[in-house]
Amino acid sequence: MVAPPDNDVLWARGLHYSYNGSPALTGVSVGVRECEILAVTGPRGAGKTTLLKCLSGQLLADPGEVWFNSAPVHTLSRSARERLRRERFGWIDTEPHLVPELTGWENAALPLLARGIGHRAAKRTAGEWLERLDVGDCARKRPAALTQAQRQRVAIARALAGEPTVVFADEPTAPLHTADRAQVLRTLTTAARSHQITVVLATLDEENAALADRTVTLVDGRRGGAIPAPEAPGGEGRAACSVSA
Ligand SMILES: Nc1ncnc2c1ncn2[C@@H]1O[C@H](COP(=O)(O)OP(=O)(O)OP(=O)(O)O)[C@@H](O)[C@H]1O
Repeated sequence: MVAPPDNDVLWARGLHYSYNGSPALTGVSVGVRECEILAVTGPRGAGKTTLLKCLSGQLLADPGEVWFNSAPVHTLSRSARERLRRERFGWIDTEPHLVPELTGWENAALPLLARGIGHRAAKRTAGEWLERLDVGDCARKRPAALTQAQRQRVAIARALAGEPTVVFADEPTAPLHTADRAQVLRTLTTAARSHQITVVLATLDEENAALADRTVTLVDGRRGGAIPAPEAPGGEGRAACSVSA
């Protein structure tokens, strides 16, 4: 096995994945650098979600290799992959999928509580993340009392609260009104940059991709070209990250 480059936090080679014999990925290779925001674009059905699931260890490519911090993920047992996801990765889905019976802070604290962090510390950390994401006033409210944009911000707080190494965001702003989209995504990227969290963002939206450092395009389960994204307005960018690619 050839080891991945040192500055790639995630590295995948030759990923193939099929659903019941229908290919979704056919030989995708990609490196994700430490602290970067990588956009994965491509038309509907191109394989974006499947790629994120393979990179995050939810799906096992067959064949294909995924490495995290220079250690192989594809050879780990199911329980070791689950632990990796719980401890080092965050996931933001297209829909917020909050637990309806829990308040905003309880939802945001779930990854911390799952890791055995004490109730008081988990509540404090979750509350800080809700404040950072401009939904501090949602801490005591249940999801039914929140707008969709507020719910998605709580879901983003949940993904970031455990300060994961990598957050995977699968079209996180798709269900939001146009006015909320850029704002929610900018909040996510700003928070990730300030905490040195790498983001892999699947998106159909070119405006979203413009907030990334780099874009890779999938077409029919294969890589298209890779282009550097233009510098985001407002001073965001690689300079904000302590580790260079
Ligand atoms: N659970 C599944 N069962 C069967 N086929 C699937 C499943 N999930 C995805 N596919 C198929 O695999 C291919 C890639 O799907 P995937 O969701 O990864 O693409 P995508 O680029 O994320 O699409 P979208 O932008 O619509 O979310 C598509 O042809 C899709 O229909």
